[in-house]
Amino acid sequence: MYSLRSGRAKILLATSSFALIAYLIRRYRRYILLKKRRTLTNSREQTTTNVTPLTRKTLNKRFFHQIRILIRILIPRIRSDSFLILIVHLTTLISRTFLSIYIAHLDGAIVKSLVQRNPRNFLRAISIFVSVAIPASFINSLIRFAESKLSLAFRSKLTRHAYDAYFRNQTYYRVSTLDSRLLTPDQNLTDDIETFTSTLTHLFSHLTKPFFDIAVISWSLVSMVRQRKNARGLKEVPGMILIVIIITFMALRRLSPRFGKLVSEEARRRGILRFAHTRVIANAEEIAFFDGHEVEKSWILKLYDQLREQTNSIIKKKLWFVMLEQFLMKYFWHACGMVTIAIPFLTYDGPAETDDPIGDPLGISARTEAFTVSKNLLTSGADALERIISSYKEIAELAGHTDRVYTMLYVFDDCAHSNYQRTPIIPSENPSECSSALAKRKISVDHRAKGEIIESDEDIIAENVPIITPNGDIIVESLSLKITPAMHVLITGPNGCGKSSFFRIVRGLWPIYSGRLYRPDPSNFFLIPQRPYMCPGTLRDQIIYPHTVDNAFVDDSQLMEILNNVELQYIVQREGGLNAERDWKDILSGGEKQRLGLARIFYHQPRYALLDECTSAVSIDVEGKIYERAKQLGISLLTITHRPSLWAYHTHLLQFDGNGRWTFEVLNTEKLLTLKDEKERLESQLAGIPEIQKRLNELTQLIGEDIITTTENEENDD
Ligand SMILES: Nc1ncnc2c1ncn2[C@@H]1O[C@H](COP(=O)(O)OP(=O)(O)OP(=O)(O)O)[C@@H](O)[C@H]1O
Repeated sequence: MYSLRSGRAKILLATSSFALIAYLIRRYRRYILLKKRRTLTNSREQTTTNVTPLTRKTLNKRFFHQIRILIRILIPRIRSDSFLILIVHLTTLISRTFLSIYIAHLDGAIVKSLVQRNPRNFLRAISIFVSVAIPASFINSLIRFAESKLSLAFRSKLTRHAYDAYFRNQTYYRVSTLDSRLLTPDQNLTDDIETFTSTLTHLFSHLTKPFFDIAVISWSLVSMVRQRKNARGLKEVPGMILIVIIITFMALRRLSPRFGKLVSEEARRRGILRFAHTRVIANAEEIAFFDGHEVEKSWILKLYDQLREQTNSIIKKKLWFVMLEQFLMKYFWHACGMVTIAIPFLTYDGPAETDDPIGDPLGISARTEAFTVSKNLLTSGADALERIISSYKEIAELAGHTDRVYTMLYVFDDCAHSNYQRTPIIPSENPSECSSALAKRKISVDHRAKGEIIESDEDIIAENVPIITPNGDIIVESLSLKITPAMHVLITGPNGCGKSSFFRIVRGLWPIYSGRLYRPDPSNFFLIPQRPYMCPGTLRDQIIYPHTVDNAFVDDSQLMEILNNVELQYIVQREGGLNAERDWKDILSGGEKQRLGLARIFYHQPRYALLDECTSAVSIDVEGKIYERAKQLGISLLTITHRPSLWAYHTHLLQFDGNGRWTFEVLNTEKLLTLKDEKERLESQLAGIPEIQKRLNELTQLIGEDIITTTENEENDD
């Protein structure tokens, strides 16, 4: 029996050891895998963003600097509404502290009356307790109300400030096109601001009240202790309490995970996931045509997994940290608190307190009352302290949110002042893989653009202006030309040679790195792209964009005439008038959208219309009518097109050759058309040569002659 038992025990031991080893090996492999993945993610992060990550070291200095700047935005003046709400909130928090102390004393009085078996005192204390409960409940509710109001006031202030910065100096364009520090500005502007303000206000009430509580409770406890003149060991109590608090704080601080960095990373991953969803919605039709849902789904799931991994890691880290917090601040403190209360009771060596109406010679009721009051006060004090210490975690989280909001405002400001940071894209070794064969030379885009933009009366004059992409690829080394309002310029060249980039430079969207550009005020330009933007709103809003009904300067009959110019008057009847609101992006065809886009130049009548392949889906007869009408109105046309049908409407030709060279000359349409005809004829003849050669080979074989000999003979004959 014994040997059987020992045999079983051995098997059990071996099995459990084996299971333990297997488990440990699995954990270790998982750890190595996670570590590898994390290193990969970190290196990827370093290449996608230049914003310094939050570290434990930089937390304090950096956090205080950032929060100071943000608070100045939240509370700009003493007389601002947010400051007023803050004062109301503070008042409610202070009132709540005093009420807590009063209730602790009331609790003591109730217990005392019970020990004394005094029904009159008991009833009196209970009725006071119930009547105090009404204002106490109101104040509790008011605290939450004031906190929400404060959070909303802060959010509104910060949102307005951020929108001002975002919509100033085309920052919304620069942030996403010329700079790569903010991956998801939409999330920064919505979620991040909301989370930051709510965390900040929550932390404010979470911290302010405990500080008051501790101050007032300590004062109450000290005055209670002072009454017990005959108790020994009381002098050591404050020191003991302080040591306990310091030990707890140090332990928690040392063992706390980096919550700030963790939540900041979580928010970043959430933003990327949301961005992926937005992309699917925006390109739903193309994805559906390609049946590309599997690729999109796996991409989105991959992003979701990255977010889940981060959230999971935070949850796991919180498990151990909260356990430690609970142990130290619930149980360890409770024990220390009981020791503190016990000291004056156990060391009391004065006469028995006989102030008792029922003649208790030992003063038990008075001692019970004192015990209840001090226990209540100590519990409230411990709660307050627990809240302060545990808010270390929340402060770290707040630091993460603060960093995101601050970085957003910082990057907005930088972009508004033309300071960009962009992760350089390393060109491929294989030239065929290059996005553009023209991008042979690169410049560093981090340095300031030194070119000058000078406002002219009406001409566009470029003097040695290079065309450089936001990645720093030099498309054209130096461009010099003069365009006057009397000219109509046709712009041609192969794909990616810099035609649209020329418009971006002229309109001031891309910086000029050297040279000089004279051009009239930007209001003299109006760009119509290949896919015109359809804004939300009515049909009228589409035509007058970016004006609104309030500053529109034409009446309905003029608007109808504009629609007539682009052959779109039927849309008014079809959709139910100029004030019909539709999702114009979806209900109009490609050609209709282009014509509606072109209607805008007849409304605004700019000096220069920048037309970027904007008639590619418009029929040739309507296109001709639109061009004729625009020229009649004195609008100078700068057209990018591959359509020869448009040549006739232009006077000059700007041609990029795709290798960084360009020519600007008077356009002789007739000569160009003749040359084009000849080119096409030669091309079609050349296209036939392989067929002729093939037939010749067949004939040679049929006749049995040697093709090389024949060719050589032919050459000799010549
Ligand atoms: N936002 C951007 N960031 C970086 N590079 C860009 C950006 N926009 C365009 N480029 C690059 O600049 C080069 C010129 O682009 P551009 O749009 O001017 O070409 P294009 O001549 O108008 O071509 P297409 O006829 O195909 O419209 C291309 O190589 C393109 O990849």
